[in-house]
Amino acid sequence: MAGAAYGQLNLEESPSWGSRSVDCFEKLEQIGEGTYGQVYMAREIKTGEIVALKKIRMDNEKEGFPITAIREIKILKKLQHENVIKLKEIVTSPGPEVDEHGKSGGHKYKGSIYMVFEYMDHDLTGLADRPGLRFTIPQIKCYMKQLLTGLHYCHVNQVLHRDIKGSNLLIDNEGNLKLADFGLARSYSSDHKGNLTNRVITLWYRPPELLLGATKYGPSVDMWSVGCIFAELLHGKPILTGKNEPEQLNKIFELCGSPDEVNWPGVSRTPWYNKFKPSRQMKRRVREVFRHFDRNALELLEKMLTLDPSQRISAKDALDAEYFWTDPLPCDPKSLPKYESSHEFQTKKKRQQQRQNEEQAKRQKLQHPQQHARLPPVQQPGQAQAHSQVWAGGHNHPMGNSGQAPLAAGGPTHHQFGKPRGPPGGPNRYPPGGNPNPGVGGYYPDRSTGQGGVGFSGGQYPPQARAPSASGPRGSSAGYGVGPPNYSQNVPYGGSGAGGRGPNVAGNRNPPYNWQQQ
Ligand SMILES: Nc1ncnc2c1ncn2[C@@H]1O[C@H](COP(=O)(O)OP(=O)(O)OP(=O)(O)O)[C@@H](O)[C@H]1O
Repeated sequence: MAGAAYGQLNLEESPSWGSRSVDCFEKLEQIGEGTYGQVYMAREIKTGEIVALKKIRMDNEKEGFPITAIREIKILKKLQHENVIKLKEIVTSPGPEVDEHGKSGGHKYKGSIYMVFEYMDHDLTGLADRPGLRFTIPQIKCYMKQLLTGLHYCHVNQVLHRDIKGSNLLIDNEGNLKLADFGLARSYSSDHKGNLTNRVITLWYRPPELLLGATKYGPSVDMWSVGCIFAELLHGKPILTGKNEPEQLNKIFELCGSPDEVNWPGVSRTPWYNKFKPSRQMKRRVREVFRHFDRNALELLEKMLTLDPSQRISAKDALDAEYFWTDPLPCDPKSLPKYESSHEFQTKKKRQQQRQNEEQAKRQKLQHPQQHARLPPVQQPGQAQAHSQVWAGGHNHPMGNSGQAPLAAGGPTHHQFGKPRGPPGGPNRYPPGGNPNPGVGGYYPDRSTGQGGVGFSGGQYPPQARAPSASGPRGSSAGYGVGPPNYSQNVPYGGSGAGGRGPNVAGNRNPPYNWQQQ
C-alpha cells in the first residue's frame, strides 16, 4: 500500500499538528472499536477538555502511514461545518507501546498516531438502541435536517462521504448531529473521468448502482444511505438488511421494484445488470410498505429511495421538502432531552453481556436444575417485544432495534471494551454461530442458496477486480450475517420474523476494498 513516510505527515501544517504527545491526554474509557483502531474518550490534562482520540491502526502498515488515514485527515481539515465532526489535531505516542507482558509489538513504526476529535456523547445507532427510547417526530426532523445540512456542505465541497450509517452520525447532548468517519470519503469533481470503487458504503445502506457495479457515481450514493436512515428512524429498525450483495439487491428490488430502462434509463448498461436483474417483474412497494408514514415523509422517502441515481433527490432539494416545513416542525436541537452517553460499541457490549448471562444461566440450569430457582430472573429475548412497537405516523416510535432484549441487571452501563464487529442490531441479529466472517466465500456466497426468494438471473456476485489488500483498513473485516430476509412479497414489511419484529440480522461493514479504484 502506498504511504507517506513516518513523521512527514504534517509538513504544511502548523507546528501543533502532530507535534504534541498523546500524553497530553488522559484516556478515560474506550467508546469505539473501528476498522482503524480504538476510539477513546479522553481528557486534555492542561485544559480539562473532553475529547475523542481515534487511534490509527498501524499494525498492518509496512510502508508508512496509511493512505486512507491521510485522505481522512486531509478531507476533515478541509471541512469546517457545525454538522461535520471537527478534527482538532493529530498527536503521537513516541515510544513503542508495550503489551501487558511488557513486550513491544515489533512493528516497523513503534509509535502510535491519534486523531483528536471534539467529543460527542452518542452515535445515532447507540442512542437508538437505548431500551425504551422514543424519538419524537420533531426530533427525527431535527436530526434529518442536520444530517442533510452536513451532507449538503460536503457535496458542495466535492466530498463524497461513502459510509453514511447510524454509527457514523454523532450526536451531542446539545442535540447537534455531526457526520463522522471520513475513512472512506473522497474528493470528487463532477467532471471526474476516472473510475471509483463500487465497494464502499456499509451493505445495508449501499445504493443499487454500486451493487450493480457502477464505478462512475456522485453524491447520490450518499442520498440513498440517507433514505435508508430516514426510513429506519421512522420505522424503528433497519429496512434493507441483506447479508450479502445479491441479497441486498434482492431486498432493494422487492421494496423499490425492478429496475428497467423506463424507471432507470441506462441501467441495462451497468456492469452486473444482466447477472443480477430480477428474474421476474416486481412492483414498487414503498408507499404500501410504509403507509403508516405521514404523506410528506413518504413523499420525501420516495425521492431518496429512487433507483435511478440521476433522479434521486439531492441533499439541497431534500432540505426544501415540505416535510421540513410543515407541522410538526423540526425542534430546536437544544430542546432535545439529554441522555447518558451511548455509542454503538457500548450498546453492543451490553447485549453481548446479556447473551453471556443468559448462556451462563442456561448452563447452570442444566447442571443444577434445583438451584436455578435461586438465580435472578434472566430476561429472555422474546420478552423484549414489550419495548418494541412499530411506530405509526404521528406518534413517538421506537428506534430501538428489533427484538432487543432488555439489559441484564448489573450489566455495564457505560462504554465497554470488546465490541463485536457487526451492524446495528440486537443480539438476535446475529445468525446462529455469531457474526460470520465473510471472507470472499462469505461475502459473495453462491446465490444458488436462493436467499430472498426472488432470484437473480446470474450466478455468483462478481469477485474483486483485484485481490483485496490484506493490509487495507477496510479490507478484511467480517461480513454481516443474517437470518431470513425480513421482507417478502407476501409478508407485511418486517413481519416475517418471530414476534413480528423481523428476523435478525447482523451485518458487515465493508467488503474488500479495491485499492485501484478509489
Ligand atoms: N468524536 C467522537 N466522539 C464520540 N464518539 C466517537 C467519536 N468518533 C468516533 N466515536 C465512536 O467510535 C465509533 C467508531 O468511530 P469511527 O467510525 O470514526 O471509526 P472507524 O475506525 O471508522 O469505525 P468503523 O469501522 O466501525 O466505521 C463511532 O461509531 C462512535 O461511536
